[in-house]
Amino acid sequence: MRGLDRRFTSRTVLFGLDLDIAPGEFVAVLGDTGAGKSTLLRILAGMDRETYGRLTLPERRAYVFPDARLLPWARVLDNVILGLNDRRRGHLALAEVGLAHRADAWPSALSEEETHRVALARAFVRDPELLLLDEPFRTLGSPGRLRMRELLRFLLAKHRPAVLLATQDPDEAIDLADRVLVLHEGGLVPDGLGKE
Ligand SMILES: Nc1ncnc2c1ncn2[C@@H]1O[C@H](COP(=O)(O)OP(=O)(O)OP(=O)(O)O)[C@@H](O)[C@H]1O
Repeated sequence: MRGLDRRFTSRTVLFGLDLDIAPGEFVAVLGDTGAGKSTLLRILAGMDRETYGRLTLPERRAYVFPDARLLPWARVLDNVILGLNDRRRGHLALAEVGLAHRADAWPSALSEEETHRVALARAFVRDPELLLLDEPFRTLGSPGRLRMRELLRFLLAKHRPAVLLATQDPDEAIDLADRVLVLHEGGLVPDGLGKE
C-alpha cells in the first residue's frame, strides 16, 4: 500500500497510508471507534474501490466481520462454502474449528461462540493469502475471546496467511501480532509496544 487515501464528502478518513505485510506476517491495527479501521479493511477486501493511492493485493483474501454475519437461511456448511461449492473442503474446515457435528445446523441454533467459529471456518476454507479480521471477537465475553485466540493461533500455524487485524484491544493486538500499528488521525504509526 502506497499513499492510500480515502475521503468521504465531509472528511478524509485515511491519509497517505504506506504499509507492507510480508507473507505469513501478523499485523494488528489499533484504533478508537471511528478511527477508520473498518474503512481500511473494507478497501483491502475489495469492498470499497473509491480510493486514491497504490495497492498490490494477493488474489485469495478473506474478511471476517465483527458480528460473524452468517446467512440465516443457509445451513452451517452452506455458509462455510458460500461461493466455493466444495462440500468436502467445507467439512474439513468445520472439523478444524471443532464443529464437524454442526454442518447441518441452522445459524440460529448456534451459540455466539460457535457462530464465530463458523466465521473462521468460512475464512480459512478459502486458504487465504491475506486474512482480514475486523474486531472478530468483539461481541464475546473474555473466556470466549481467549478460546477464540487459541483457535486462531492453531489455524494460523496450519495455514500461514498474512493477517491484518483491526482491534480496539491493546492486549489482543500485542498478544497475537508480530507488529502493532496505531491508526490515528488518518495515519498509521508504530505503537512502540510490538515485538519487532
Ligand atoms: N460510507 C461512508 N460515508 C461517509 N462516512 C463514512 C462512511 N464509512 C465510514 N465513514 C466514516 O469514516 C470514519 C471511520 O469509520 P470506520 O467504520 O472505518 O471506523 P472504525 O475505526 O472501524 O470504528 P469502529 O471501531 O467503531 O468500527 C467514521 O467517521 C465514519 O463515520
